[in-house]
Amino acid sequence: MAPVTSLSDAVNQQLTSAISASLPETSADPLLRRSDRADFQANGILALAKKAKANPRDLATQVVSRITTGDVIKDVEVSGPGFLNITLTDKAITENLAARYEDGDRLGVPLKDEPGTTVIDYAQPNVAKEMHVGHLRSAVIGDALRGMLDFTGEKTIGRHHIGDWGTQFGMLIQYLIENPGELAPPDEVDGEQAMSNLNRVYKASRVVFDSDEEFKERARKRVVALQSGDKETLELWQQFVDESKVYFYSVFEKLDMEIRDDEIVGESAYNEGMPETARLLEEMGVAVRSEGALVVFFDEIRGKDDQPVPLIVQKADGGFGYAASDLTAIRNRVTDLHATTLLYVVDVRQSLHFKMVFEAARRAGWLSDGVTAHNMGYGTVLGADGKPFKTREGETVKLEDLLDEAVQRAAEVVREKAQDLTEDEIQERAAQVGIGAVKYADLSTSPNRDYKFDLDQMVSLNGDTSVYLQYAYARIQSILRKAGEVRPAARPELELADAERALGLHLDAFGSTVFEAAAEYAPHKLAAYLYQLASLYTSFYDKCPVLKADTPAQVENRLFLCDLTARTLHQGMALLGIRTPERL
Ligand SMILES: NC(=[NH2+])NCCC[C@H](N)C(=O)O
Repeated sequence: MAPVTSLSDAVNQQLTSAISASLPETSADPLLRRSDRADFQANGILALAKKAKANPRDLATQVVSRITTGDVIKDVEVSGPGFLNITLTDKAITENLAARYEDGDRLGVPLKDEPGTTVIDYAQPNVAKEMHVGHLRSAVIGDALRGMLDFTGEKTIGRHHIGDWGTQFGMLIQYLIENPGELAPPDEVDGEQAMSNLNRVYKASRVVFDSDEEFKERARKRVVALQSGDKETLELWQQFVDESKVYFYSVFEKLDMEIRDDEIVGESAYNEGMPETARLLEEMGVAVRSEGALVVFFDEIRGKDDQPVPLIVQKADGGFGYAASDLTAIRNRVTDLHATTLLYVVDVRQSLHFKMVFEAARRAGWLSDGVTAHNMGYGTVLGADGKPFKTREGETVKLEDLLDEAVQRAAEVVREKAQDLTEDEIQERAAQVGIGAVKYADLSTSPNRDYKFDLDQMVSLNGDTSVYLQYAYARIQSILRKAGEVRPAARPELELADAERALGLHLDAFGSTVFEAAAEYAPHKLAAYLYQLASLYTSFYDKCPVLKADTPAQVENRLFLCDLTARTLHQGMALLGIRTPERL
């Protein structure tokens, strides 16, 4: 099936050529917007007339005279000081939607002309540590961005830069050597057991480490053994990684998110390349020795208190850290993965780190003009009280507990709505509703803002929630079931009611919305679009009887509008990583 030219693009093209015919040598943006007065309004002529020192109403009249009305544009008129009001033919609207309807999951949306490769760094928890709400945001936002980018035709490669290296492993491994059997083999535990074992080992080893000087010394030596690649040490390190992965996977599964094993490429994966990174930076003079350490200085980048902060590539003791691993990862992602965009979905508190890493990489020539690097720093998750999300005891909230609670709340909503479901069905739907609610609450706020984790609000049926969207979808499915033998079919010969036009024109804007949201890394724009779609559907449904419409043709056409709305909701939600159950 062929991609569909959107109605707004078609109108835009006509206007643009009419404007350049009237005002040669101007490149014109007609500034086309949806409007309540007509289908579209073009506001661009005022500014153009001003530039050309022409009378805006005269110019507008000239432009209008050059527009062919008929198939697509029914009517165009000058209004106010020089605006254009444009009305489309009913036929053009319905035919456009029919073509989308024919195009399956793509809904007529074209692919990018020149797709690039985006390496997206997201969902990066740390080994032997509990995941927290910050990791939730990275996973949810990253997954949604990836869904949207893929849909535009961009090639995406995921990188889960998990924290799997550092001096704390000396302590952990040494403890395990002295207390063998404390960690069960990874293939014998589920996610919950894995994390509780890891927690226990972490706490116990910390206690010994803090109280026993000799153990501390043995742990320090163990770090050296790990760094020099000692076989036994590495095997135990691997056990910590594998045990943690069992836990990560269980959380990602709960989150209804697919994470590929070959895309879990943690900090340690770059160990081998780090000495080379340091050598190159020093050779090029990008990094210099300072008190034994290898550092990059920046005049233009300032930290807190406006003090310049250096980026430490190699510590004085020879050790490499977080920055060296990220710099080496950039080389890998650009050279080996051929990335044209490096996208990092990481807490805004690390934005200074990335600023410095990107600038150092630019100076080294690893980030050339053809490659963009961007940290989509997201804000903090707050509790209902507006303070950073903590338990009443002041501890970080366990991600799993939070997800479980969301699903439990969702079960209450589902149970209340549909009395005829079995307990299994309730649980299945509750998972889709509860997890969807958590994701949607996150995605519907602009990512750089903090947001409140408020379960009551998240699972509410009223307002801008995923449940509201899922409910709209399920209601449409129920109408389609009730229609029985009568199939949805586009009827371009029919006149459209206002609510039908409004819904239709919004459906036409799905593709441009996804492209914009993907290009701006703004999943909330897609969420807002979907919310508006559900609202427009609701007013259509209130005003236009579907199964009881006047004529059989109208019933078919309205069923068709219902079905296209459902498919668009389904696809849009899927891009955000949210399910749309057939019944609620
Ligand atoms: N390439 C990166 N540095 N990615 C972000 C890693 C996030 C880190 N593991 C954390 O939990 O804070």
